[in-house]
Amino acid sequence: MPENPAPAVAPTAVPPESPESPRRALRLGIAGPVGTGKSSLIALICRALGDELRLGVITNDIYTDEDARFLRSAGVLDPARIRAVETGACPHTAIRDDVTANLLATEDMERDFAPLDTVLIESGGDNLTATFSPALVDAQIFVLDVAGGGDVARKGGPGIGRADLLVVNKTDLAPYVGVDVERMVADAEEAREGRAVLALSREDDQSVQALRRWVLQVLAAHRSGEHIPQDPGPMAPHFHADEEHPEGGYVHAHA
Ligand SMILES: Nc1nc2c(ncn2[C@@H]2O[C@H](COP(=O)(O)OP(=O)(O)OP(=O)(O)O)[C@@H](O)[C@H]2O)c(=O)[nH]1
Repeated sequence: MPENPAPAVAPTAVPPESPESPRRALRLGIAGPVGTGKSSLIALICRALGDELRLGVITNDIYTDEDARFLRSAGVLDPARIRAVETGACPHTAIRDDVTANLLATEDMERDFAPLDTVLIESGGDNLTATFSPALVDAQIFVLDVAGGGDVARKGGPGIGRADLLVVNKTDLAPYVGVDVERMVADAEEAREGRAVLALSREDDQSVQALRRWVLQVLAAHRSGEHIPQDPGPMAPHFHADEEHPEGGYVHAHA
C-alpha cells in the first residue's frame, strides 16, 4: 500500500490552511454500541476521502488491537497511519474521563505525519451512552444500526441526541430485520431536534457520498473557525457485564 498521497488539488469545499485557520487536524470521533459498524464506517471514509485528504486513524479496544488490524487489512490507508490504543478498562473512560492515552496517540500521529487534515478516532464498541470528550475530539459521529431495532433511535441519550451526526447504519439489512428506515430516521430527527441524521449502507453509494460531504463540511467549518465543539453531555449510568459478579454485572456511573 503506497503512502496516502497529499491531494494534488485541494478539495473545493474545504478552504486550504491559512495563517488564521487552526493548525492542527480535525479530530473526529466515532462512537456507538458494539458491532454497529464503526470500523466499517471509518473504512468507508478512508476509501471515499483517502485520495484528497491526509488521514490518520486511532482505534480503542480494551485488550486488543483488533479494530486497527481490521482496518490495516482492509487496505484503506497506509497501515502506519492506523494506530491502536489499548484502554485496559472501559473504552468510554478513555474517550471521555481520562483522554490522556488518546490525546498522546493523536498528537504523536499528527506529529509523525504532519500535516494531517483529519484524524478519525474510534471508540471501543460500547453501550448506548458513550460519547467523546470535547477535550479529545472536535466533532463526533454516533453510529446505530437497523439490526439493533427500530426503537433505539427513540430511546435518546447523549450520543443519539447530541452527537454532531447520527448515522443509522446497515440500511440494506432493514427488510430482513423488519425495520422501517424512514420511521427510524424520523424518530431520530425528532430526538435530535433537527440535528443531522444519515441513513447509511456500504451497499448504497449515494449514502456514502452523503457521509463524504458531511466530513468535508465539518472540516471546512473547523478550518474557518465556524465549528464549535459541543459536549453531548454526561454519560448516563450503564450496566457492565461481569462474569465474576454475583448478579452477572453491575450498574456503574461516572461522576
Ligand atoms: N449488511 C451490512 N453489514 C455491515 C455494514 N457495515 C458494517 N457491516 C457489518 O457489521 C459487522 C460489524 O461491523 P464493524 O465495523 O466491525 O462494527 P464495529 O462497530 O466497529 O464493531 P466493534 O468495534 O466490535 O464494536 C461486520 O460484520 C460488518 O461487515 C453495512 O453497511 N451493511
